[in-house]
Amino acid sequence: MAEYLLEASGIGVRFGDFQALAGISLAVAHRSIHALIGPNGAGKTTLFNALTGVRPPNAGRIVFGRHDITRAPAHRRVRYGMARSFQVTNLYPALSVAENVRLAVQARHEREGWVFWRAPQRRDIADEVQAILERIGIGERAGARAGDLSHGAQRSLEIGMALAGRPQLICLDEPLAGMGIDDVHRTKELIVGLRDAMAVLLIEHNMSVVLSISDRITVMAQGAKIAEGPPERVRNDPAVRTAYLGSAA
Ligand SMILES: Nc1ncnc2c1ncn2[C@@H]1O[C@H](COP(=O)(O)OP(=O)(O)OP(=O)(O)O)[C@@H](O)[C@H]1O
Repeated sequence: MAEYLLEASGIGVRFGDFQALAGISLAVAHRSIHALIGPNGAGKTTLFNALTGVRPPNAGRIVFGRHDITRAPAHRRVRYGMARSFQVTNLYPALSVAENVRLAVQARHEREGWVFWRAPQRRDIADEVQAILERIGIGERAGARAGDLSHGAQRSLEIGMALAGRPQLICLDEPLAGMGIDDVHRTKELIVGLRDAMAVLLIEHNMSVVLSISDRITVMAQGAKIAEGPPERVRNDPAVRTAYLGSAA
């Protein structure tokens, strides 16, 4: 098995005359938590969009597992094992929590191709849905309308829907944004637990959580990578301090 699950090299993205990403490279190891941090406007979301196929890059190459996915549409990346949970909620609010997860589980079965002699039984799907709900800590809310869940529980449900695709890599865009302290703690534990089965790439502004859970951190500023390494190295990097102080000023 190659050391890295995802390898992006020389990624460039332009918006007209504006160079939002200037040849950035990123490698995410299997079963690791890799955080992408940087001041507002650094290009984190733009890089996420390039990696997940929302907006393919103008330059560079992205390899995921054995596949060159640089120009692959988003749905093919999903089939290869990449999942993304969006900053904007992406749920069916009028459906129940369990129904939301069931739709995501069924979508995976459809992608895998249903064949009649191994078509999943209703029971199998129900068991899988329940297992996901328990993993994300909202098993007791299975029958509730998704729209009635707290903000934190909705974010967990989004992660659950991404898990239904059985990804090898899950990309989380600010999973802790807008959460209270209890939800932050629960979601942090959930993310740490994901590493048993997959790699996690996350954009997150909550620095104490990022420093405590990440195996590796990539720091971006103005479309470029300014530092990278384990938390203790990044924390003490002078360029990182300058970038954050500069943006605060
Ligand atoms: N569609 C677009 N058209 C033009 N410029 C864009 C577009 N999307 C992003 N940008 C610009 O690209 C730069 C990087 O934006 P991006 O959203 O990737 O930053 P970010 O690091 O995710 O910031 P934040 O932490 O605030 O979410 C910004 O200067 C932004 O204004």
